[in-house]
Amino acid sequence: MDKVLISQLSVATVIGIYEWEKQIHQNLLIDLEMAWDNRPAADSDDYQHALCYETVSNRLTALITEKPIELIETVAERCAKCVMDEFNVPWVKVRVMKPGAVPSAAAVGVEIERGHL
Ligand SMILES: Nc1nc2c(c(=O)[nH]1)N=C([C@H](O)[C@@H](O)CO)CN2
Repeated sequence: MDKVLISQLSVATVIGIYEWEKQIHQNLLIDLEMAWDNRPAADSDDYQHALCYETVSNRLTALITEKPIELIETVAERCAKCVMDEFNVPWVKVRVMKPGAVPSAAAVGVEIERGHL
């Protein structure tokens, strides 16, 4: 299975369940693995056939920052739905990490897989 990858997409946004968290921006780090047949793009060397990681990154950043969110689970689910619905990705793995949320941990996070191969 071919994939297009995005690693540690950094998104500053209003995220969290506590009142103080709703007053600040915090950084999320997002990893995506998106199933995609890369052969048509490689064979033709034509961007039209590629799943553009830049376009996906910009779209997900806009989606996540458009309004406050409480749970990182919600972020992961919205990212997965977006890449499947808007970019025709048949399967996606999304990991959302929240560095600094637990001071004694480097980061905490969630990971989901959606769709079928
Ligand atoms: N499973 C989750 N647990 C927690 C979340 C979350 O989004 N998913 N969020 C918080 C708080 O917002 C926390 O990050 C504040 O430090 C607590 N647990």
